[in-house]
Amino acid sequence: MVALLGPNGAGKTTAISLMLGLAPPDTGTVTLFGGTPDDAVRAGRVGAMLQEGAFVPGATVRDLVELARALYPHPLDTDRVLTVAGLAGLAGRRLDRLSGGEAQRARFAFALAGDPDLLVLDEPAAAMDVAARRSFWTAVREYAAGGRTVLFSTHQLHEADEYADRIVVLAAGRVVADGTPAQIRAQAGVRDASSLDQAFLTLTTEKDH
Ligand SMILES: Nc1ncnc2c1ncn2[C@@H]1O[C@H](COP(=O)(O)OP(=O)(O)OP(=O)(O)O)[C@@H](O)[C@H]1O
Repeated sequence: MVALLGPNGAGKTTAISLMLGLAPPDTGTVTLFGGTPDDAVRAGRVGAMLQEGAFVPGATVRDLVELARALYPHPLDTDRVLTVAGLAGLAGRRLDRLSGGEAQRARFAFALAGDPDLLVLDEPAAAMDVAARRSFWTAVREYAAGGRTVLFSTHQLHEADEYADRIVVLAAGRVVADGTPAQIRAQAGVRDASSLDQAFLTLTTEKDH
C-alpha cells in the first residue's frame, strides 16, 4: 500500500492522471507493468476511484457493479464486491439518491469489481464517517494482502501512517520524500505519529522546490 501525500496543488491528482493514461506527459514516460498505462488499463489490470465522475442517472448500485464487472476479464462476484464495499444493504438504491459517503463507497465498488492488480484511489475516504472509514480501510488492506498494489492519495496523515507500507511525499510537482512511515518521520526529524503534521510541513516547505 502506497500513500501519495502533498499539500494542495502538489500534483497528486496530476500524477494519478498520468499513471492512468488520462493525461499525456509533456516530458518523460509512464510505465505500468512494463507497458503504457493504456495497455495496463485495457488488460484489466487497473481499477481507479477518482474524486469526480457522474453516475448514470436512474441506475442502481448493483447496475454500477455489473457495468464495471462487464469491463474486466476476471471480475469478482457481484455480491462479494457489494459486501467488501459495505453496500450489501444498498444494492437496489439509485446512485443519484446516495449520500456523499455512500457514493464514495459506490466508486470504490466500481474500482474493485474487476479484481485489478493495481487499485488507484484518489482521496478515497474524504466524505466517509468514522465507521465507514474504518471498514473501508480494513477492506482495502485485505485487498492489498491478496497480493495487489493499492496507491492512494490522502490529506489525512494518520491514514498514510497507519495504512501505507510506503509514503511518497510530493511538493510543487516533485518527490521530496519516499520511504516507510518510520523513514519519513525520521527524515523530517520527528519521533512519533503525533508529530506527523510537523513532519509533513517540514518536508514540504523547508526546501526550495
Ligand atoms: N490541466 C492542467 N493544466 C495546467 N495546470 C494544471 C492542470 N491541472 C492541474 N493543474 C495545476 O497543477 C497543480 C497540481 O494540481 P493537482 O490537482 O495535481 O494537485 P493535488 O496535489 O491533487 O492538489 P489537491 O490536494 O488540492 O487535490 C495545481 O497548481 C493545478 O492548478
